[in-house]
Amino acid sequence: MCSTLQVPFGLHPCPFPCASPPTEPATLTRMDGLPEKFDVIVYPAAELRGELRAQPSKNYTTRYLLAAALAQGETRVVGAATSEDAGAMLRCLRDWGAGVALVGEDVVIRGFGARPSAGVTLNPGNAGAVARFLMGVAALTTGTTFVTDYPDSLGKRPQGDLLEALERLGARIQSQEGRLPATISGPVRGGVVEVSAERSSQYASALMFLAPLLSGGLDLRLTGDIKSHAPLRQTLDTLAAFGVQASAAGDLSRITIPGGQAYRAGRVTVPGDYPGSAAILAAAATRPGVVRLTNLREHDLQGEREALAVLQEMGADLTREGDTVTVRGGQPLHAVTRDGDGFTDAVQALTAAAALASGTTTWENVATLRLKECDRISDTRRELERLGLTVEETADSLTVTGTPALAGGVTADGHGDHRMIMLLTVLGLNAQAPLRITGAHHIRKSYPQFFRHLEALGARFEYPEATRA
Ligand SMILES: O=C(O)C1=C[C@@H](OP(=O)(O)O)[C@@H](O)[C@H](O)C1
Ligand SMILES: C=C(OP(=O)(O)O)C(=O)O
Repeated sequence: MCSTLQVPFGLHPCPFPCASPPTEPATLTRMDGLPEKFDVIVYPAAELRGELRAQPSKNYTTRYLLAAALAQGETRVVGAATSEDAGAMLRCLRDWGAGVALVGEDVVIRGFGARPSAGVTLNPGNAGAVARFLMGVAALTTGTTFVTDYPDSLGKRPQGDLLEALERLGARIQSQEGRLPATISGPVRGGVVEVSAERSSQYASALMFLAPLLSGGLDLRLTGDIKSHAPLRQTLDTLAAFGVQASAAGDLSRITIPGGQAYRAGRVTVPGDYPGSAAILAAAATRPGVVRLTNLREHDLQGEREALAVLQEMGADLTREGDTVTVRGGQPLHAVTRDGDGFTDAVQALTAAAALASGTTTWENVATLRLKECDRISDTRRELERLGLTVEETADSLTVTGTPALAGGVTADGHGDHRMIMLLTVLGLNAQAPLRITGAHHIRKSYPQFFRHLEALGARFEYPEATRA
């Protein structure tokens, strides 16, 4: 059985201990057939045409895998993402003692319940949500250390708000001034605790995953100007899918999760991914042709679903029939002004559409974009200016004036950020001369098939050796 299953994450493939497990590859096995590290040269696309199935959701995959590990017994996560972030979660859960088996496109997890192993060092790669969710759960252990092999990206992202909340609950913490590496030791008590939700919703989500396994539960008070409501609702949705009771105020300022509960093992199916699909839809809207994207649930809690409405407001011919979205591209687009916090992971994709629209688009209330894989406000301004666009930024907004003719013919910096790479790729497809993007392999963080999907629609790329790590 071991030899017949695919091992996309370099993990043990067979459902639970084999007599002689195969040697694990140290690195992620790539399924996109592309070099380990590459730049991409994006050629102008005359049109984009065809049908794609939206890839599995990153945010639901990470949540379902974690909840499955926190259950006792076996859970089948149907159609899990194969991105680096999904792989990072699987690796960490396995290192904490979960059984992990890849069966076709599904992952079968044998959970450790409330008892992840103590004294383990976890490396969540560059995955913010994975790191934070696991840091919350680490309070169940007598010591877990978190490191990252992305010191310039995840290593710079702030963890202090979560670490301070855990400390208030009784955890002992060592960190580099609120950044990784960090060691977290429980036990913690339950009860009322404040956590800031101003910089990231992931801190509160982390405590939500921990809460049901504490005898006293948690009464979370979310402080500050709460950002990214949608992922918090996805966490509530996940808890419900695993039989965990929780209640929340309408504005999410208070979330109460009784203690002494158990996650219920079972079977969950990962829906399609809106943030990644937003980039495909932006590409489709800006080029002639007809693109159909299936597997996009109409009633879904991913905030980036709103990207469809934003593209429509910009003038895109975009229609939905059930789970299938059709874009008839090449319509003239015009600028909008929107609060971007509700669709934070689609702002980059929509910025590509804005750069090609008439007028000046502003995304307001997007300060959290500065705290992602790169500074998605200043770094985006720099890259767009390099392409000849007029861009302005404030502490919490990004303003882009569109151009009818993008010259291209330059090398842009992908900043090691998958969403920046998506943005630049959409621009490259629309430029007059090819555009090179450095470090394009970082697309694998959330959307390993991104270039292959666009190729299936008629786009053309070259993948020279990377000039950026
Ligand atoms: O909870 C999650 O899975 C996520 C929450 C969001 O982050 P913030 O809450 O930091 O905005 C989002 O940007 C990230 O990609 C995934
Ligand atoms: C910011 C992102 O992810 P994370 O915070 O999980 O690293 C993202 O997917 O755009």
